[in-house]
Amino acid sequence: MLPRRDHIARTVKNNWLLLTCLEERWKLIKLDRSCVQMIPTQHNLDSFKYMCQNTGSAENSDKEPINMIRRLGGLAILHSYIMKILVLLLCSAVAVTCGKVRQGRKFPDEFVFGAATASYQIEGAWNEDGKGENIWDYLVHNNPDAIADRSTGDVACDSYHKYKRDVEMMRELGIDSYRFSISWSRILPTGFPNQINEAGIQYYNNLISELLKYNIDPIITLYHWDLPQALQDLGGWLNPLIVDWFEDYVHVVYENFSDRVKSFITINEPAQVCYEGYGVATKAPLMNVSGIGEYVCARHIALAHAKAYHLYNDVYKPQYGGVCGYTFAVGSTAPLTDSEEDKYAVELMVQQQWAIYSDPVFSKDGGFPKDLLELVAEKSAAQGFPKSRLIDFTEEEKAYIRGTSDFFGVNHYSGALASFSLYTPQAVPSSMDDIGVGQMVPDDWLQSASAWFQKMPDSMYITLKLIKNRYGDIPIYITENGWSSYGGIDDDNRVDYYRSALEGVLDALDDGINVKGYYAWSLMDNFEWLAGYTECFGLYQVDYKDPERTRTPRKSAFVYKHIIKTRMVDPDYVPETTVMTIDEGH
Ligand SMILES: C[C@H]1O[C@@H](Oc2ccc([N+](=O)[O-])cc2)[C@H](O)[C@@H](O)[C@H]1O
Repeated sequence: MLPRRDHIARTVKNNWLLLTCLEERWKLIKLDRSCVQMIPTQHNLDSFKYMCQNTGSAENSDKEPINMIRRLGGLAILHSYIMKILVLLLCSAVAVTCGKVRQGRKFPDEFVFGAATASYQIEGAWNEDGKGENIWDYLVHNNPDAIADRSTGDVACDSYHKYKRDVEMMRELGIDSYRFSISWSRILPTGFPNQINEAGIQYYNNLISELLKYNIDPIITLYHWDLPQALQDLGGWLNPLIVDWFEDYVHVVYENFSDRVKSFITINEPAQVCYEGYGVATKAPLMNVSGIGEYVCARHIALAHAKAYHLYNDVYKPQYGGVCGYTFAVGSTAPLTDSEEDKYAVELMVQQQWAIYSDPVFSKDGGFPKDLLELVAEKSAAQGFPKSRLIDFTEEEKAYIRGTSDFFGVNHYSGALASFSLYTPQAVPSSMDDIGVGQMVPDDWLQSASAWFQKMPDSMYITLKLIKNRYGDIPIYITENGWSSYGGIDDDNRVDYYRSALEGVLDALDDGINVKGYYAWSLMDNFEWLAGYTECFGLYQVDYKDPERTRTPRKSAFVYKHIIKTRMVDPDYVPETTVMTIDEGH
């Protein structure tokens, strides 16, 4: 018999190690998998339980730790001081052993370490050398109050001129790969290929050459939110023709760069494009067509992605090799309580937040998530819409979209606890109203500089597990992960965040989850969308007051470099210098 559930609360209060030993099925997994990787607290219990219930491997085959835990559980219940001491000694021995195992864990040789940026956030040169206007240029110039500090990306980090320094920073860090995005309107000023801006093509050629010169593998994001304004004037992602416009654009990119670039990501975070751009209006083009716009966009973006994938797969892959994938923002949603309702609330939240975009590509049957389809259809009918606001793909479209990604790209930052009981009235119609779920974040999750971002314990591991549980054994790249601060060089919270996240990746690797690489967000501070320059995500600090945009490495840069070099996460490593150098071979 396993220890009773009511031991959890008592032992949490008394001793986390004892709790680890006493916990039920999922806790056995923790011990077996990586000893005491996931240290339980009262606030993350629900996440742990959720993980357990989703693993399907809760009945651990390793009898030894189970027996040990049962014995310890029994001893604790006796409340004998002697027994307690024995238990503590035993558990300490386990912890020491486990500690050794943890510290000894290494990332595989082929695991890719990188850093990521995006064109509008770093390039600047917004109207130089023939670049056309995009929706972020338009937004910051026409609606300055929408940006927290009324700033713009007109100059940003000036990477258009300072890309050699950027590559030098990558060499200092020792990263294997750099993820950057192409500015659509820099190479196609009108959005269409009737006019190709050779200066724009040259800029990316220069950057790619500089990367390759130092054996840094380029990975191109084809679309990171900076749609040409001329296409937005025609409806942007709400116009079904965007599927062809996108294909025409990526054709130019593939044609110019795929001889040297072997990895492409079609779209960065479709949810942020659709839900935030056309639903709740928190990203350009700030169009609030809640409950309708995001669903229209969701159809078009899946088809556009699939078309871009097919073009690469059919024409360029046979010639050059390489891979083409799709990146999603995935938060680690866990149930507020253990109830079946809250577990279902999590599933609906997952469907609304990211599976609506990823299921069409990665699920067995393709198409939008079934529950969401039903809920939107019911709500639409009740609201007097003659048809559902979310129309599933035809069978032909489903087949066209399904399987169109060589990997699952995940941008992960944080998470929340979900419940129907937390639902608060939303706009009607809206996708949040459609699912009727709300979420909360416990007070003791560390708050970052970004309102939306708190440090959820073990969120990286939970997220990777969510993806594996949903889609099976697919290759996963963590295409963004990082912490936001208000600035400063001694960024201890960022250091802690990176270490925890990368420990989570090691946990996932131990579990057999197929994680292939990790890209820190971000190489340097940059223009953080509506937050302007008020939030800093960089391994390098950028001095925006300095016309040179001097970049200075933060403590986290030294720690990340050490992780890459040793391929291990050493919690005790303290950088001895503040001067960055380039190691031999970089
Ligand atoms: C900081 C980076 O955020 C990325 O986008 C998001 C936005 C929101 C969430 N979320 O979980 O709520 C995750 C990722 C974006 O791709 C990048 O450009 C940065 O801004």
